[in-house]
Amino acid sequence: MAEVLTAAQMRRIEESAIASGAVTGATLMERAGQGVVDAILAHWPELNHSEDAGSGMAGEGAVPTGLPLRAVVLCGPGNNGGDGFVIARLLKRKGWAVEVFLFGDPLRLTGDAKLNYTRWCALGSVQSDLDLIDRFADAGLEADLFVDAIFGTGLTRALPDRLADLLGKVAGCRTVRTVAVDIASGICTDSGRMLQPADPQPAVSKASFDLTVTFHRAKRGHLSQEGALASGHLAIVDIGLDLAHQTLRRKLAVPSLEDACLGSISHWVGQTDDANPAFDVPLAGVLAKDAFGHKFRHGHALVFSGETCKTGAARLAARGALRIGAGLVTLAVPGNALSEVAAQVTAIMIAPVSGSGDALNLLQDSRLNALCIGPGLGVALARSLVPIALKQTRAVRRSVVLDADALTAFAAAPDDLFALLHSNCVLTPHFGEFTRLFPDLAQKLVARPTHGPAYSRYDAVCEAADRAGCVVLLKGPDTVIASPEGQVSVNAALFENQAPWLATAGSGDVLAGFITGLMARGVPAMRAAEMGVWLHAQCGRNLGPGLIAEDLPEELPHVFRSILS
Ligand SMILES: NC(=O)C1=CN([C@@H]2O[C@H](COP(=O)(O)OP(=O)(O)OC[C@H]3O[C@@H](n4cnc5c(N)ncnc54)[C@H](O)[C@@H]3O)[C@@H](O)[C@H]2O)[C@@H](O)CC1
Ligand SMILES: [K+]
Repeated sequence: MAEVLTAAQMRRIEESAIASGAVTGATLMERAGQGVVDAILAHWPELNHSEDAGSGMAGEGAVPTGLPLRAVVLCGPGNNGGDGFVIARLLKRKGWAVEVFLFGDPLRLTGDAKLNYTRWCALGSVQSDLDLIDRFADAGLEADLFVDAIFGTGLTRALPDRLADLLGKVAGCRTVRTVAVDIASGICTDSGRMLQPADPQPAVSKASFDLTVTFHRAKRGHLSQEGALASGHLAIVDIGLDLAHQTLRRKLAVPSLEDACLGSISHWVGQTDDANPAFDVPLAGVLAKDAFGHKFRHGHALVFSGETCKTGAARLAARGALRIGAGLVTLAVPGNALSEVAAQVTAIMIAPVSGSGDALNLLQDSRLNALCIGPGLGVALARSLVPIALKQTRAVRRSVVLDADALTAFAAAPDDLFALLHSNCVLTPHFGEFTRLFPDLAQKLVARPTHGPAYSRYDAVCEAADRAGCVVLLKGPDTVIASPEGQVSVNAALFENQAPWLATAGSGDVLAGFITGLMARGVPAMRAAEMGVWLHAQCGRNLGPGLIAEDLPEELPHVFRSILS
């Protein structure tokens, strides 16, 4: 899985590369600017022919009018602005007409940003912020390209109102191609939250860029919250920091007091980078079944069903567990729901369970190696079953997925649940369920983010996993998964990976079943959660509009075939 960094981790990598003497800050800035220009031309090939292509509308391609292409670059006061001056120079060298604006005082520029400001000034003018707003609103909307180089990883507080308004206006305008350098200005790199002023009238920018070009690795904020919406297509360019990165990785593996504040490196589920495959437990290996294996070698999942008329969720989960490869799946069904369930399932087996005694007896069977408790179970049934199942399985650390009612059942006493959990358990809350179990963490997540780094979904899920002592998966378009050991991953079902059709009744039940099935196959809890959520999103993407939850397990064979081929 590709690594995802925080601003502090990125800064540390950059500093150690510079300190080692391998590279200067100016060279890194030049590579960053060049990388952005290359990414722009790769994303919009019609902009490659500046000599014979003129101003045209985004989406329609360039119109060959003989006029030079026109860019507006809005620079900020720090190194993000410095990248902007490099980009302006490189575009100008390609024959573009480039207008540069500076939000800030040129006399206060320092270091590499000042160097590149000076180099740009030899080629063209810089509009100062006094006349920026009105001039730019007109200029930007007519340009072929708008470059946001105002703030990057150094953003610590909200954008001034007028700047936020301006960015919202430009990025919302479909007639100009918009690119954000490193990250959309206003977005906190670590949380993806749009930083807001402390006063009650927030300057919320609706800026959503066509393209964001970041350096070396994706940052947490590109894949979560408003940052995921603002980023558009994310391009990651290499600026030669791999050696310094390896040093950081080694340091974090044996953290000293000095490095502890950098935290662990998080991962982007299903993405590869230079150093990492899509999954460190190879998915193809999990999906392929041993030619001489029999069903009992592929695990036996047990899913607890609710009472009559409430059995659909458990049946969806069971179907998901079976399709994902569990050798056998049994539904534990209350007496009043037996005929209802029996009429609906075929390959899935049924075990009548009409009270705690039956449940305890069933759970004696050690071949049942993964349990799914919660979908459609009903809060009362869940409150009695969860302690039975967890106490009975605690000694052997049997894999358990707790979802829906199994989480809600402990809203009044979350600590009672946490006392029962162990490292082979996975909790799969949506935000409402998360709020019931971790109200203080949810409160921090919804509080107005006025300063960076703002409290993030990564922070919240890590704290939750630590408190619960098991894997926690917080569902959403940006699903975050964390283990009690501090590993954290994100599955961003956004932009080219978006699967909004998953927001449908029963979809979460199928996800719980997928994770249970993978754990029945012997996949460790954290990996099962990562793989399950990624496969779920792949099924959603394949199916597209019209998707209903029943379709999701049935789509798995197609997804598997494309992975295995
Ligand atoms: N870290 C790296 O490895 C590299 C960084 N580069 C660029 O450098 C950027 C980081 O540069 P900086 O650390 O200078 O930070 P920024 O350029 O993001 O911000 C500049 C400064 O603006 C001030 N500021 C923050 N929020 C503000 C607000 N709301 N209103 C007014 N002022 C505010 C802060 O003092 C901050 O240090 C990256 O995003 C990237 O674009 C690249 O040049 C190359 C490599
Ligand atoms: K930016």
